[in-house]
Amino acid sequence: MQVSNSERANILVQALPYIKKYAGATVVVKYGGNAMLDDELKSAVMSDIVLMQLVGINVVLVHGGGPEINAMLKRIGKESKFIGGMRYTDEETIGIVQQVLAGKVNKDLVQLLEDAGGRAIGLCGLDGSLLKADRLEEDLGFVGEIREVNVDILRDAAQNGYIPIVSTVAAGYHGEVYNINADIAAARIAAELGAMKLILMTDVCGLLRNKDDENTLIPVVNVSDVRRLKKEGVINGGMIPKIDCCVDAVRRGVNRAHIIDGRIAHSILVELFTDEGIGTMFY
Ligand SMILES: Nc1ncnc2c1ncn2[C@@H]1O[C@H](COP(=O)(O)OP(=O)(O)O)[C@@H](O)[C@H]1O
Ligand SMILES: CC(=O)N[C@@H](CCC(=O)OP(=O)(O)O)C(=O)O
Repeated sequence: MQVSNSERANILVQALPYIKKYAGATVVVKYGGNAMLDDELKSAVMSDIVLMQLVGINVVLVHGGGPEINAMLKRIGKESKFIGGMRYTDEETIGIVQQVLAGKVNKDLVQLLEDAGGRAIGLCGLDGSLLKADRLEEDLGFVGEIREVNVDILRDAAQNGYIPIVSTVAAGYHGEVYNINADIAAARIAAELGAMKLILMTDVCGLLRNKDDENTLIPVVNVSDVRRLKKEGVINGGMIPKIDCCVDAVRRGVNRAHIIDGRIAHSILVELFTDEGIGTMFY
């Protein structure tokens, strides 16, 4: 596709009011799913994050890694079990989750962001007690419910020019470690930081009325309509925690929450800096 000079200029001009609007604001990006398995897409996401920082946005990157955990469990001959989009996490599994998320995935992303010209610091919920959790009421083994978020660490990092990259294992109150769904953790962190936006990147184009038909994208959702959508059976699997936490974030004061397609290169930039946006927006 050929783009003329005036079209190019238009795109930049269109971005200007957004650049002004977001300067100094906090945006929490959750990165996960298949978009994190493709190297080219990974680099595109990293350069978007660097660009966000350069225009004065305080970015916090929260990452998932479900597919990587599944792969490691498979390697040791253990099957992954999900209930309502959450991993049943026994004692052996929480060890693997910590290794994979806080070890491999987190540090790989730190290195990638550094290589893209950003300054990154990798943290998990145990570092500086960033995330404190209790066992979730519904018994899913070592799956936790966040009780406290120590946002000072994130603010200090941002103030010193670092982009925090957060993996979502949390500290219990009695020495135990909990597995937290990364969407849920991102939403809580966004709320506690008073973020302007929460962006969840995933492997579909957004919330679909029919999950097998990408032509049925629901572009805008009022959070008070979610209960009805759930009743209609529109939302299932990994979409359940995603939607719940968009609602939760908005109810806790985050202006907008978005589910966007991580399979499209630079979808974050399209969401942030164009009038049309992309994916599903919750308000
Ligand atoms: N109504 C829906 N619209 C979009 N996706 C849906 C819907 N219902 C279920 N899903 C499923 O949810 C998945 C996204 O959740 P998940 O796999 O947990 O993503 P991630 O790994 O990015 O957190 C989609 O790939 C899709 O299969
Ligand atoms: C409790 C729970 O389900 N935790 C998730 C944490 C990682 C995650 O959320 O990764 P994605 O965003 O890539 O799915 C898990 O164990 O898979």
